[in-house]
Amino acid sequence: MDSLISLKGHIQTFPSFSSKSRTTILPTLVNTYRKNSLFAFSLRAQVNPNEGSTPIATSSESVVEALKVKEWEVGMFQNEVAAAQGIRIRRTPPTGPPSHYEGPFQFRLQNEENTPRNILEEIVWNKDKEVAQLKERNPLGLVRKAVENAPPVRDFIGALRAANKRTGLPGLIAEVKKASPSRGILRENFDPVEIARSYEKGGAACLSVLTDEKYFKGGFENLELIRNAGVKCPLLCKEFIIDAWQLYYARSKGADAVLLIAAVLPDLDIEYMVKTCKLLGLAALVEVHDEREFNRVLGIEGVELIGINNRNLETFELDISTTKKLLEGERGKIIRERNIIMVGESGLFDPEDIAYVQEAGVRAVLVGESIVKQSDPGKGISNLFGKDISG
Ligand SMILES: O=C(O)c1ccccc1NCC(=O)[C@H](O)[C@H](O)COP(=O)(O)O
Repeated sequence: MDSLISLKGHIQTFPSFSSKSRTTILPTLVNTYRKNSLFAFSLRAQVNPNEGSTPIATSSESVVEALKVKEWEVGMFQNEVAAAQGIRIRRTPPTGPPSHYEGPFQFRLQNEENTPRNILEEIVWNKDKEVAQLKERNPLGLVRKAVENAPPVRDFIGALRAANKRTGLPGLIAEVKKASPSRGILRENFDPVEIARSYEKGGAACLSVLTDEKYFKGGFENLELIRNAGVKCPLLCKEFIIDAWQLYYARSKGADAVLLIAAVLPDLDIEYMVKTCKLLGLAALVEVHDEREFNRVLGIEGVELIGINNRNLETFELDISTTKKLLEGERGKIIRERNIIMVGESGLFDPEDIAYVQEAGVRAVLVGESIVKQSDPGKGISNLFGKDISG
C-alpha cells in the first residue's frame, strides 16, 4: 500500500513523462504495480496465511519463487519512484532479479553494484532487514494492541512552543545518544535514565532517544526505561523509519514523536506517515537537508514540525549555515505564515551557534554531542545556551 502511494507520487513528478504519456503509459505502470503488489500479497498469504508470525511450511516452491520475483519487482519500483523525486538513497539493494525473473529491469541491473553508496544508504538497507525480522516477531495486530496499553501520548510540539515562549530561546530537544557513525563513542559510561533526568533538570523541553542499535548503540529499551522512569519531557523516537509499522511500534514503546527523513522517504510515504502519526497522536519531525527536500516537504499537507539537519548524512559534512540558507526568502515566509516550528539540528556547540540558528528562524534545536559528552549533561545545557534555562 505504501509503495502504491509512492508510485502515484512518481507519476505526478516524473520529469521525463509528457502529459500524453502520463495518461497512457503511467496508468499501465500503476496497474502493473498494483497487480504485482496484490499478487505478492496473495502469494504471501498462501505461504503464510497469518502474515507476520512463524512461516507455515509449503510444498509449493514455485509459489515461494514467484513471491520473491514479485517482491523484488515492487522493491525496484520503490527505488524508481524515489529517484524520480531526487532521492539518492535506494530503499533496497539492486541485487538483481531472482533466478526465474524475466522482465524489463534485468538488462539495466546487470552492471549495478550492490554495495551501499554511503552510510545513510547502508543504514537504510540494514533497517529494511531489521524491520522485516521485527515484523515477523511482532505482527501489526499485536503491535496495535500494545499501542492501546502504551502510556498516554504527550504534546511534543506544545512542549517546544512553551519552552520557546518561556525562555525566549529555541526549545531544546536534548539527544540521548551513546555513539554515532561520524563520531564513534560519545560517552563510555552511558546510563540513559541518568542522562535523561539530567537533561530534564537542565531545562530540556523534549528528549530525542536513539533507538538504532547497530550504528548508534541505542535501543527501544532506552525509550521504555526513560518513559517508565517518570521523565516528563516528551520523547522523540530517533529511528530510521522506512515502514509505517515502525510508527505503531514506536508508539507502543512510549514515543511521543518520530523522525521522518526526506532524504529517505518519497513524498507520498511522508504524507501517509504524517497522517498515521496524527491518528496515533504522535508528532512527526520531518527532516530536510537541502532546498529540494525542503520544497518537497512544504508541498506535503499536515506537516507542522520541520528539522533542518546541518549534517549531510551521506558525507558527514557539518555546516550550520545550512539552516540559514534554507530559511532565507520565500521558504522562511511560508514557514511563518503556516506557523510551522523549525528545528535546527546537529553541530550546535555554544551560545553563538544557538543565536545564529535562532536568528535564521528556528524555534527549537536538536542537540546531541555537545551536551551528552559532558560529565553533567544538564550543566552542559547551561553552557550551550550561555545561561541557566531550567527556571
Ligand atoms: O551523527 C551521525 O553520524 C549520523 C550519521 C548518519 C545518520 C544520522 C546521523 N546523526 C543523526 C543526527 O542528525 C544527530 O544525532 C542529531 O542531529 C544531533 O547532532 P549532534 O548535536 O551533532 O550530535
